[in-house]
Amino acid sequence: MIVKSADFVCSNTQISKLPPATKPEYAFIGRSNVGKSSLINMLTSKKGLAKTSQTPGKTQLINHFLINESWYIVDLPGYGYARISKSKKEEWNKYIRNYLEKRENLQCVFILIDSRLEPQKIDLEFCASLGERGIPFVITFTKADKQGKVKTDQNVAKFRKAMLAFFEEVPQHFITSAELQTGRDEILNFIDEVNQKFDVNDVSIYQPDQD
Ligand SMILES: Nc1nc2c(ncn2[C@@H]2O[C@H](COP(=O)(O)OP(=O)(O)OP(=O)(O)O)[C@@H](O)[C@H]2O)c(=O)[nH]1
Ligand SMILES: [Mg+2]
Repeated sequence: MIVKSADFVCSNTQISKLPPATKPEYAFIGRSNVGKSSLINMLTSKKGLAKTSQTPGKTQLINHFLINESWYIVDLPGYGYARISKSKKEEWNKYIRNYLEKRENLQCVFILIDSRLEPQKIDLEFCASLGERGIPFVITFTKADKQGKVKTDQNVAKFRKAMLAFFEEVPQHFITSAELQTGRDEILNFIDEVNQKFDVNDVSIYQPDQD
């Protein structure tokens, strides 16, 4: 797929104010600082589209970007960031959970995992929680340029093995680097394929009951 346009649409904390659920949508989530916003900029070839930072906790809202005027990318705040207050954390968790469970046009969640790390409990639990809710997701390993291929492959294998505790079949994965554009074509092709199957008539437009 060629990305011809990528435009910021809106930032929200309320599901009732999201754009109409009439186009396929893909959400990017993962621990703070894992590289969600950088990956979105890499996929769209638009530096600065999603705001990035060396300091964790940069993205704090549900951010919608419209790609090729036909599908949405959503940049979400990171989970597991220690330096925010408990009440703020609960507030974030609530609306992110609400969004993931109720967004009817959400086709797939990209769960981002830092390829430099051994499997982390918080990531495995997050994958399991989406699995339990029947929310489709794929795994995306980030920052692959930060170490050699052997180390990346080892960590990927370890994560997939750890997932077998929760899943009979481990979901599809991508290995990426925002620096080197690794994984760009694979992810865009995947999205393109899923987009082809999207039928707006299958989406019963979400009627907000509460935020
Ligand atoms: N070397 C390298 N650095 C990366 C890569 N992806 C992200 N980074 C760096 O990691 C830091 C965090 O990136 P962000 O894209 O802001 O991370 P995020 O997951 O959106 O963070 P929050 O919004 O705070 O949750 C930045 O300093 C990026 O430059 C990558 O593929 N390679
Ligand atoms: Mg971010």
